[in-house]
Amino acid sequence: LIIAPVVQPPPEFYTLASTHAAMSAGRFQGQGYRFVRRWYRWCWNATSQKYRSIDGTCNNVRNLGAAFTAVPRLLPPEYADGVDAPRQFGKDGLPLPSARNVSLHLHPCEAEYTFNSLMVMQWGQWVIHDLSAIPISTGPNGAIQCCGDKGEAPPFINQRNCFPIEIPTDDYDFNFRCMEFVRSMALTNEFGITEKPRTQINIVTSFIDASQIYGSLPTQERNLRDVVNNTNPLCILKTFGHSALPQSPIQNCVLRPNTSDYCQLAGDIRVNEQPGLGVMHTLFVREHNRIAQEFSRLLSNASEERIFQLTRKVVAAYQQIINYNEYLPEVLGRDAYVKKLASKRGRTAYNPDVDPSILNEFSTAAFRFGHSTIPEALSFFDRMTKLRYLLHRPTECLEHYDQVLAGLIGVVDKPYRQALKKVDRNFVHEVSKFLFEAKNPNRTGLDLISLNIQRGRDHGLAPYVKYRAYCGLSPVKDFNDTHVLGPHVRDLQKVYRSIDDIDLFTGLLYEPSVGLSAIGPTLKCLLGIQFYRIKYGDRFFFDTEDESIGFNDEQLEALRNTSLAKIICHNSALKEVPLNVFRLPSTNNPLYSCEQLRSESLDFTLFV
Ligand code: HEM
Ligand SMILES: [Ca+2]
Repeated sequence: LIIAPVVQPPPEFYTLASTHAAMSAGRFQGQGYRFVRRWYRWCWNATSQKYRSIDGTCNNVRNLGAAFTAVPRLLPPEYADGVDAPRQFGKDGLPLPSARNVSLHLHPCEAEYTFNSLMVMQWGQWVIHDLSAIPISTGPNGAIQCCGDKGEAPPFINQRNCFPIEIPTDDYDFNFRCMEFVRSMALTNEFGITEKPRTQINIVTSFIDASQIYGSLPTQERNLRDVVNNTNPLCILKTFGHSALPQSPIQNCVLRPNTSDYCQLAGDIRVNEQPGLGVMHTLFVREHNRIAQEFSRLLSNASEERIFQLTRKVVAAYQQIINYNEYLPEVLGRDAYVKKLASKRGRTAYNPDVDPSILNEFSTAAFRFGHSTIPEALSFFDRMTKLRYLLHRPTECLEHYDQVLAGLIGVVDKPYRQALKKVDRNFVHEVSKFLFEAKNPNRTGLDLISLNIQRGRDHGLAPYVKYRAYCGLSPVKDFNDTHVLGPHVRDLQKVYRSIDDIDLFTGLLYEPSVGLSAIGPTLKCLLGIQFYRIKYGDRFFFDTEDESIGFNDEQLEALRNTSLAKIICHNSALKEVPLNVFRLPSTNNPLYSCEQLRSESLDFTLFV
């Protein structure tokens, strides 16, 4: 696409100039990179596209939902100065409680469990990495440091890039008073001046299009494909020793220097964060290569490119089918709305007026609900290992692929079989005290809950009560309103001075679950809106009415017959799995032999 001169087009025409810099290291840390708002031309060639573009451009004719675009909002931001400074004052004009205070006093770790498997947690993280990655600011030398060298709060904080978290003096979990927090990168104009109001950027495609497998930039996709003579990309994705993820040229992910650990390469740079996530990446790279080989056999005269795109289309369809038909019903419940949102029959009518972009509220608060389901440990057949020892240690995934996979779906002996934690205000200490502890020189960790709350304030997200109102739900009366905010509502008063100050993330997790769902009503409303938008606003949704870019009826039926259980059987050494891998095995969800499930494989001849 050609970048047109920036004039003053209406905001929905805006899209960003893409860059590679922000992808290069760590948590999207480039070298003083700036995102400048530019205006892409209207997408004239949309109707001639047969396959999705890698960066999501031209899916929507205004390029909404493409990678490197501005993150829109449901409600206007509430920055302290109206345009840029983080939300940091309460209704009474006094400072809000520190994010760490909220975490420490309002998010304990009293776990209750469900009958779901850990796969619900894992799929959540897997799918969000398809949808959203919001980069943080960088300085001329790369990473920015906001706290002093000894973990002390600096005397002056420049809030353009920094918003460190104050650790209260009575907080004995940390022996320092300042938790690192760099603000999310802001869109700037051509002169480097931050746009007002401050706007964040999503560097991956908003669609469920398997961008965490194939990348969100053409250069990324090229690096992930096997090549002949350094030039011709094949239909196969690169692997290490046939079935593991390839090695990344950048080896900065490892927390355990001087070991055999190596950083894995995938379409999303967060792949090395924990072994369960690495296992999902490995699973789908194996599935891609399995399907590509079948297509190559059947279509011996077809080009490598055609086979690659056909395979990518099938793998992306799998992501949508599993997400809408298997995962979402477990989280949202099985009511009429969720049944309609699922795509078990019929076709989806694309609506170009639906904006498929990932919403700020969704990625910065709502979909982080999954952090409450993170377990204390992962199981490896005959042992449990605490999460703090598994973060950023990719070899755990490489060497224990089948074990970790079996643990995620509960196909391990009883003592090691784990149920999913309930979605509620509780979090394990592994993420609220010990997050990435080994990366920190004085071996003290971060607190993911504080980061989530601070991130919401960084982005100027309006407080919880406004979203409750947006969703048309009854208002919260006061700090005794157990009906709206559950049995622990009174605790909120220990930290917040007004119900109008409650941060969105915290409010969503205090609401008791509704009906058959695992979550509260405002959270359900926000997730429902987002998953509606990325279904009806995706021109390439797998069961689109437009057969020229989708599938015919026979192909659709075959695709819908697939399940995550079958994909696991095809690509692992597991012998038995339950049909619904999002629930623990039980008499209602008995084990089936993988041999049998493999025999129900996709009929590839339908696609050629
Ligand atoms: C062991 C598992 C996980 C770890 C260690 C982890 C860690 C993190 C970290 C460190 C961040 C960045 C926080 C910030 O500075 O703002 C983050 C972002 C996020 N996480 Fe997780 N996470 C995990 C699992 C999950 C799960 C299960 C979900 C949802 C079901 C989830 C949803 C999100 C979302 C939506 C974001 C924001 C992404 C963006 O737009 O940039 N995470 N996570
Ligand atoms: Ca995507």
